[in-house]
Amino acid sequence: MAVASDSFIVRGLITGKATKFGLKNEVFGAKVVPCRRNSGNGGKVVRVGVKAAVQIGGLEEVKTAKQELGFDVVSEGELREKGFLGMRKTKLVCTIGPACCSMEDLEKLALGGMNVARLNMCHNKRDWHLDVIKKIKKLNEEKGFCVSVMIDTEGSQIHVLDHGAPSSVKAEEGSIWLFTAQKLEGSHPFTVQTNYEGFSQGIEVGDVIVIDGGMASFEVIEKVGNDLRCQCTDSGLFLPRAKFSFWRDGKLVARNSELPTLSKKDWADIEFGVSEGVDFIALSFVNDADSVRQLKNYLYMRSSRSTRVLAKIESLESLLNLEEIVEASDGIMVARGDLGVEIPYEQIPTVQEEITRVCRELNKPVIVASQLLESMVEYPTPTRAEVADVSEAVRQYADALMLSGESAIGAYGQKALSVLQMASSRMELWSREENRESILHQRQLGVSLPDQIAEQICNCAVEMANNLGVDAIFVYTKHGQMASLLSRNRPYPPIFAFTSDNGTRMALNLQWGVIPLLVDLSDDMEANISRTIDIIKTKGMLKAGDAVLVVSDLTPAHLNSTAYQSIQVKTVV
Ligand SMILES: Nc1ncnc2c1ncn2[C@@H]1O[C@H](COP(=O)(O)OP(=O)(O)OP(=O)(O)O)[C@@H](O)[C@H]1O
Ligand SMILES: CC(=O)C(=O)O
Ligand SMILES: [K+]
Ligand SMILES: [Mg+2]
Repeated sequence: MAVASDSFIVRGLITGKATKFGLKNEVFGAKVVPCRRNSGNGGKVVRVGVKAAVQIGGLEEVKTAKQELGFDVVSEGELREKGFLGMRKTKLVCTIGPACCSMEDLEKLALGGMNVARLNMCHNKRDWHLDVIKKIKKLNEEKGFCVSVMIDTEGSQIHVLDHGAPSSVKAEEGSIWLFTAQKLEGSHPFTVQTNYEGFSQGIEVGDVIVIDGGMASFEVIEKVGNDLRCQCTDSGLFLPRAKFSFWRDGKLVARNSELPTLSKKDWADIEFGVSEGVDFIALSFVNDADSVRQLKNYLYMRSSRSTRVLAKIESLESLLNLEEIVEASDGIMVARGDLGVEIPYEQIPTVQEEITRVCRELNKPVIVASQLLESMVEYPTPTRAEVADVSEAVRQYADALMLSGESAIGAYGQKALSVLQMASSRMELWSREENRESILHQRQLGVSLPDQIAEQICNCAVEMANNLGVDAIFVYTKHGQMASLLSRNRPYPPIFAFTSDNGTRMALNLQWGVIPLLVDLSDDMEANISRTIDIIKTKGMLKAGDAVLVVSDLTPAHLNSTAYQSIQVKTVV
């Protein structure tokens, strides 16, 4: 069915405060109009309303004004301390491990700005993970935090099971080692047992085995049945679970497609995660979009649609299928650790930039992960190079940054988190100033998504918000789509996303610049808007003179399943 109306409702007065902001007709006149017919809204009738600068004097006393918003303590504190513009936009993910799994440590990380806690299912037993999940839920419920939980599957990858020593072991140049898939009893020096039966298939004499992306290298000098006899050509360390990659004539011999992305253990871990209500499942070693779709279908059948699926880009295959994987997923992790095993590490910076660009274009949140502050596993200060790397990811507008060993096993996890927090706030401020003239301007994003009306509304809303210098953007959303489209434009003011769906709230936690708030929403959008503004005002966080740009995207029952999307600018008096 065609879109019923291209008309726009432009209501209200452009007066007072609005003119001060330079609100002129062309701000929305020229930019909002190009709304197309047949624009892929699934045949629904869509009404688009653009309302301008309605002054709201003496907000109606609403009975529910005292009702608490689902405002988390950290965002609330940050807003009070730093004001709207000072709120951090880049989200922070911390890997939980033995160094930070006590209630006290988790609380300190939550206070330090952890938005998402990651549990790597490669380690520990399920009981341990369950204990951490329960602690986080308890902190959220009892202390008012809003920390989402992510499980990260083990996935399949060729790695060391045993290298003949209890911990790490040094391989000296010229030494001869046997690589085998046999499970040997007892201690066998110079023998590396691997996890994958077929690890040597297709490998030839003269091929090179690289350990952990360059920790050590070996040349295959003989094939003995399924085993490989190798000589160390570049001395280095074997860590427990060290990973292999195979190279021939300077090119990777791709092996990942032979291994299943989702093993039996991964399915069992996923089942565990779903029954414990985790918010994200990060899928390791995704090679193509099929495994992502398979998991999403499973979650759908399991009525667990609020669990979001993140695909980890950490293999050559995943880079070759990047766009379809991004499209199929709810978000992406640039898993630079394993990616650096699979591709030459000098390619990591450009690949990271490309992945973040594709994610932004296709409107999926992206996490930059691994070795951001690696030296802080041992030392209390980061290297300057690490700070530069973190800042570059922020400058690329990644949605989130992730700590791995720094928080999981490091001696200075909280400090590492505060380094991320400070470095990202600093770089956000700097890029905001620099980008006022706009290099990464939203207009370059163009029209690329199926729901073009929503996309255009959000592009225009952000342009208006930036031009007008409003203090905050409020968005009312059920599934988070509008909030996400606003975030995609990386606006200067923070985006307060009001939703009545807790799954949406926890998922939005990963999105750049979005502060998700849980609140009961009624069919009456005007009432929702005045009520939420009023509550925030009552809490003393909005004051007279503040301006809010309001975007709504809900389907009120009286419109009979037609979407109603609108932009309004409200000035608090
Ligand atoms: N739950 C845990 N228990 C023990 N050690 C952990 C745990 N989680 C992480 N670690 C340690 O912290 C280090 C970094 O953690 P992380 O989980 O990010 O590893 P990774 O190898 O980068 O991830 P992946 O296995 O997904 O590629 C690991 O090498 C591991 O030693
Ligand atoms: C995070 C992760 O899996 C990696 O960097 O390999
Ligand atoms: K993992
Ligand atoms: Mg990995």
